[in-house]
Amino acid sequence: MFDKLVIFGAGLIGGSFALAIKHAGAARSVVGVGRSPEAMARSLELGIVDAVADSVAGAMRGADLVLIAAPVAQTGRILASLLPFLEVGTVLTDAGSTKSDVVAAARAALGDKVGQFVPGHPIAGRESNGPDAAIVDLYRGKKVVLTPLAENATHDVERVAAAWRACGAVIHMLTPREHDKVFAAVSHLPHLLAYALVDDIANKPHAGLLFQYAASGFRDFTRIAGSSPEMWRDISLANQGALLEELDGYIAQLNALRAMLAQADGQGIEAVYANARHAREKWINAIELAEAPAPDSAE
Ligand SMILES: NC(=O)C1=CN([C@@H]2O[C@H](COP(=O)(O)OP(=O)(O)OC[C@H]3O[C@@H](n4cnc5c(N)ncnc54)[C@H](O)[C@@H]3O)[C@@H](O)[C@H]2O)C=CC1
Ligand SMILES: O=C(O)C(=O)Cc1ccc(O)cc1
Repeated sequence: MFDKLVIFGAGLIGGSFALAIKHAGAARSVVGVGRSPEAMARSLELGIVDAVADSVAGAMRGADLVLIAAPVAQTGRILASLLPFLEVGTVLTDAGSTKSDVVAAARAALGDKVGQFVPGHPIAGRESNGPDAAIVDLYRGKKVVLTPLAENATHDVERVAAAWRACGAVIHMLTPREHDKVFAAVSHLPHLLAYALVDDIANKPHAGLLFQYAASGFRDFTRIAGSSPEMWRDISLANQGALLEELDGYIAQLNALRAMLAQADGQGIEAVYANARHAREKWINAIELAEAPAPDSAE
């Protein structure tokens, strides 16, 4: 499918994409471009990339598909660095968790070549990062949201979609604005809350005692606070407006619950908890289980 795939940022997301594409036999060679020489050496050692580029010019020569999988604030500078070497037939895409900022950065960096950039976001990941966290089946049965631009050629959007399908993913389409509103609510806010709770506890004078007795509920609730602080700083700032709106809504919910607690309003508290449990069960049955990964046909 692709002769040469280039990955800027071969960590968890870029590395898993490279492994899955290779596993599907969909790329002849994968070349990595990175910020950290150690991470690049490691991704070569792990067989994620076949070669580490010694220049952006060399990486871009004859590239069919370029995936940018670095923290979202890096997108503009990466696109600006590759623009002088961008060939007509190369399709660019990204894996960033936010889309309006990425699209704005792409327009600013690429100008009239922005049509070659098809924005994307795999809805799959984990709290560990770096090349050692990359796994071949990260995207199997998972969604990838594409937020195509009016300037994109249909066949370029289809090439990006086909690459993700080769990794086992299911393609969805949203506008960048819709995307950022949705993920502010169900991804960016939960990460902010998890970081806030662990930070709050860590700063208490008796933190040691608290952590000693924290059990699996605390572990589940805070798993995502083990994620990369740089990546989540960038996401929080990139989606500032939508995230502030969701945060305000959540603060209002907390205040309502606080008032019920202060008034010992057991009925009110139970109604909130019961509604939440019901909604969560419905979500798991209707969406999570219905989209359970299909068996790997290549195995
Ligand atoms: N971690 C997750 O669960 C998910 C992350 N994403 C998005 O994917 C992107 C990558 O995230 P991860 O793979 O988790 O991070 P990661 O930390 O595992 O990998 C990012 C890699 O990018 C490299 N990098 C940083 N700046 C660079 C630059 N200017 N040029 C080239 N390489 C550069 C880093 O050295 C690192 O190896 C982020 O934009 C994130 O928002 C999307 C879906 C899920
Ligand atoms: O660790 C988890 O469960 C995640 O929530 C992974 C994740 C992180 C960022 C994304 O943009 C999409 C998925």
